[in-house]
Amino acid sequence: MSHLDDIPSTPGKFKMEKSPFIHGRMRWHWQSSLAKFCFWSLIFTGVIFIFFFRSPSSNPIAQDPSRRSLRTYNWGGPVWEKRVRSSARVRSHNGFSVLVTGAAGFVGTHVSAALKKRGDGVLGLDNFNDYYDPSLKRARQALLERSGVFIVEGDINDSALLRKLFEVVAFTHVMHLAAQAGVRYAMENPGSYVHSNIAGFVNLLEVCKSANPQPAIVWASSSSVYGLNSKVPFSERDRTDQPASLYAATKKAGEEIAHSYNHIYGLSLTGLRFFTVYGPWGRPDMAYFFFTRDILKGKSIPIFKAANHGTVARDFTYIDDIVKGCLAALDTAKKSTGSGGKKKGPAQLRVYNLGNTSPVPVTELVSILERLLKVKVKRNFMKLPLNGDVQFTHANISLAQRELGYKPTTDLHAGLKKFVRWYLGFYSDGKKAAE
Ligand SMILES: O=C(O)[C@H]1O[C@H](OP(=O)(O)OP(=O)(O)OC[C@H]2O[C@@H](n3ccc(=O)[nH]c3=O)[C@H](O)[C@@H]2O)[C@H](O)[C@@H](O)[C@@H]1O
Repeated sequence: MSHLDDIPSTPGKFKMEKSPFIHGRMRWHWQSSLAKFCFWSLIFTGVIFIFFFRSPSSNPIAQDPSRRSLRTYNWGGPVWEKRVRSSARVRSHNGFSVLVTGAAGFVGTHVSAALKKRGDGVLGLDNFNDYYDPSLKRARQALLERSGVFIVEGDINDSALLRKLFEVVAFTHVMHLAAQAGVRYAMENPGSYVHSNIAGFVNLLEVCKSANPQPAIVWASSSSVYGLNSKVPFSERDRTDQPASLYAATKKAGEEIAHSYNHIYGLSLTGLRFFTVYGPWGRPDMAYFFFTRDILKGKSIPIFKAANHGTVARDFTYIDDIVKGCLAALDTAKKSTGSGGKKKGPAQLRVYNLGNTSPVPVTELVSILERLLKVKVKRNFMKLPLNGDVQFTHANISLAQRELGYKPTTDLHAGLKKFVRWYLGFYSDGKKAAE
C-alpha cells in the first residue's frame, strides 16, 4: 500500500473532525491546511514522476550509461522462485546446477543452451542493457526459454538478488560471462567497465564466498590482457601487465581479484582468455558482424592498418569451440574449499587461453565476407586508431589442450559461412534490421 492511500480523498471525512476538542474555526483552518497539503503533495509527486519516469533526458540513470543497469528489476515471489528452481533443476546423473551470468549475451546463450542440452540445471541472469540492440538479446532469451532456461532480469551488482538466488538454489557452479565487452567503447564510457567488470565481479564473488556450499566459478577473461606483449604466440606465462585499453585493464584486474578471492576464501576460480569469439547470434559491435551489415548496405568498410602497412590480425575463434572450452573448464573445476565465508584449505586457481591458434588478417576476414555475401566490398584502409586496439593476437593453446582437452576445429571460412547463413536468416523478414 502506498503512503498516498492513508490520505482520505475528502478532507471532511477525516476523523479528527469529530473531536470535541477542536473549535469550529480551528477545524476550518485545519481542513484548509490539509487540503493545501494534499494539493501540494499531489503536485510534488507529479513532478517527481515526470522527472524520473517520463523524461529520459532528465533521468540521471538514462543520462549516464555506466549506471543504466542500476534501474530496478522485478524479481521475487513464489511464482518467480518456482521458475528459478525449475530452470536450475538438474536432469542428468551427476549434473551441475549452474548460474550463468550474461545469459542473454552471445557466449552466455550458447553455453546455457549446451549445458541444458546435456542435462545440467541452468539459471540465467542478465540485465539486458542497451550497449547493443536489446532486441537481439530478447531473441536469444526466447530461444533459451524454448529449451527451458529461465533468465532472471537483474544486475550482478545487486547483492540482494544474488543472495536470494543462492538461497533458492544451491548452485554447484557459476559461469560468469556478464561483462562490459568491447575494446574501443571503453574510451566512450569508461564507467561502465568499472561498474560491470570490477564492481560487479567483486559483488558476485562476495556472494559466492558466503554461499554454502560455495560454487566453483568459471569466468570470461580476455585475450586483450596480453596488451603490448609482443612475444607470440601468447602463452599464459607471458606478461600481462601492459594493457592497451581500459577494457583490458579491467579484465586483468579481474584476474588479480580472482587470485585474492581464491587465496582468502578458498573459492575455486578459472579464468578463460577468449580470443575474438565470433559466430551465429554474435555481437553487433564486433567487426565481422557490422562489416557484414555494412557490406550488405553497400557502405565502405574501414579496415585498420598498422604503422608501416603492418598487418592487423586476430586469432578469430568460433563459438562452438569456445563452448567446448567452457564446458571442459566447468567439468574439470574442483570444488571450492571454503564455507560460510571461511577458507578451509587451498583451492584451484586457473587461467587458460581459448583461441584458434591461427591468426587471420582483417583484410582476409573482409575478403571471405565478400565471397560469402557475393557483394563487391568498398575498402577504406585507415591507420589503426589509438583507441585500445592491438595489432595482433595469437593464442598458444597447449595448456588448455593438455588440461581441458580443448581442440578448436573450425577455421574462419567455415565459421563465417555459418554466421552469414544465420545472419541472412535472422534479418531476412524485413521487419528486423541490424542497426
Ligand atoms: O578476444 C578479445 O579479447 C576481444 O575480442 C574482441 O575484440 P577485437 O579482437 O578487437 O574484435 P573486433 O572489435 O571485432 O575487431 C576485430 C579486428 O577488426 C579490426 N577492425 C575493427 C573495427 C573497424 O572498424 N575496422 C577494423 O579493421 C580490429 O582492429 C581487429 O583487428 C571483443 O570485442 C572483445 O570483447 C574481446 O575481449
